[in-house]
Amino acid sequence: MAGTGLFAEILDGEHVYKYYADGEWKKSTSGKTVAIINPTTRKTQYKVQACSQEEVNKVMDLAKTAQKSWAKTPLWKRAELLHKAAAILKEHKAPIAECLVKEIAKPAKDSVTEVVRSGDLVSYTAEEGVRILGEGKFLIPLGVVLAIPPFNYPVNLAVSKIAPALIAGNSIVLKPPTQGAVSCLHMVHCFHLAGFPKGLVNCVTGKGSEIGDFLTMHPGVNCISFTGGDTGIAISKKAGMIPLQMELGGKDACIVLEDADLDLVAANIIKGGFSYSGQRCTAVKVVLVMESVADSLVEKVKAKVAKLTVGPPEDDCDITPVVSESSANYIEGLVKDAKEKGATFCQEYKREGNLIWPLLLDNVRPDMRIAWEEPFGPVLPVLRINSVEEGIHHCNASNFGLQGCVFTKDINKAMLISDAMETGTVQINSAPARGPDHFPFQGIKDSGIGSQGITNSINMMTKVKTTVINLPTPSYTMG
Ligand SMILES: NC(=O)c1ccc[n+]([C@@H]2O[C@H](COP(=O)([O-])OP(=O)(O)OC[C@H]3O[C@@H](n4cnc5c(N)ncnc54)[C@H](O)[C@@H]3O)[C@@H](O)[C@H]2O)c1
Repeated sequence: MAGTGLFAEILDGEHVYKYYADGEWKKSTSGKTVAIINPTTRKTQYKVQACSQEEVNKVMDLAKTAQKSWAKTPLWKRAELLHKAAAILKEHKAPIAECLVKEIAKPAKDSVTEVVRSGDLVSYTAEEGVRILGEGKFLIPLGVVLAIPPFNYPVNLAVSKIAPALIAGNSIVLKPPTQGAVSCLHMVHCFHLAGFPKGLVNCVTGKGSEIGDFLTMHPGVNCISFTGGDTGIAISKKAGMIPLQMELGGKDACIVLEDADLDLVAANIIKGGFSYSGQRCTAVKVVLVMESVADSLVEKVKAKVAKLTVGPPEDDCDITPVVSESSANYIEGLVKDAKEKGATFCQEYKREGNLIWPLLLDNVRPDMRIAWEEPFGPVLPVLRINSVEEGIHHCNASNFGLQGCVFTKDINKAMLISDAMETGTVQINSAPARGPDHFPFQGIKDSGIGSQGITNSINMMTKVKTTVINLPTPSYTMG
């Protein structure tokens, strides 16, 4: 169970969790806590420390000192500790998954998968790091990496920043999302148990809106790796002269041509649009289908939507409550706007608390907000198009450019459409997806800066350093 056994040390009283700095679990001197609301019960499930700015300053100093000696730690030793952390993480998947269920209402099975996949990612990063950093290039670490993951994959998107930073010789200050903070604290404890040096891995908690700017503008930070929504755009404008890795929102389009295998498309729309209730950056967020096959596709998707189970994450339902009341209200606003402007509702709109029943909206037009905005919920708009160009135009008119997908049996057409789509990745005949973890993953426009993926993150968190010995007499010259 969360906060018990090996994890008892991270608790401060019932359901109140400590923060982690200098290799120790601590209570904030602010005396304040931040409540974490269970999206299903809408009651306070846990509390975390509201760290003060002085505490953040201290953490930055400690992280800087610890990083200096970590950079001199042999690569094999860094990898060994990461493998150890990965094993502990996987061994203790159950209590961490339990936190994911309670904090972000992720279905129970998917929660376990997130933790296991995270352990695998840490090991993979250790392996890849030994290869990349062992090539003999003059690569040095950046220093202190500030890692800020979003609520929807708090553990996975934290380790996808922590592991590359550590293998490359950096230290870490993690600022977890509020919903997902306790899952992250349990994950950090696995790194603690693995025996990383004091001050190397730190986790400060508090409201993003309160300590966020202080952290991202802190002079002690040498790199920011952020995943989330528009907050990332604001951060990139405020941050100083440091490398930024920004993985932000998306409005992934699914373009369906006349010759597509409609059963395959329908299955991918369901998986891509509705898994984790649509709360995935790479969820299918708009379907652009050729008018001649639209009726048939909508019928097939409708039939599959009817089979989705709706309920609590503990029961492993397909559709679970969205993360917060404000998120549910936002989704409802998009639905109402579409209703007023004449979209066809394939199901009746239904909501109880944060739980929203899956909804397919047909005949959506470009004047509706849902055609452009990211609902981050189980509501999917269908726009009927009369030409491929119209589909590409809609995709490219978006301010987002994360991923997209195209369904057709004509590979030549698919490649041309992929080339024309202004997105970081295009999937042909499959829904968008971040994984596998070694794949490069990037968004353009408002969807991001830089590229993630194990290799890309390691490279991004290092820098080339050149030292030139100038001899009194030239030995040889290259240019
Ligand atoms: N491209 C990707 O890889 C990817 C992956 C997952 C989610 N996302 C996106 O994330 C969004 C959903 O996640 P979210 O609601 O957690 O996003 P969010 O932007 O609201 O929050 C992300 C993180 O930023 C923190 N934060 C808030 N204010 C801050 C500030 N002023 N300074 C520093 N940090 C601050 C939050 O506490 C959280 O940890 C969606 O838009 C989704 O598309 C993108």
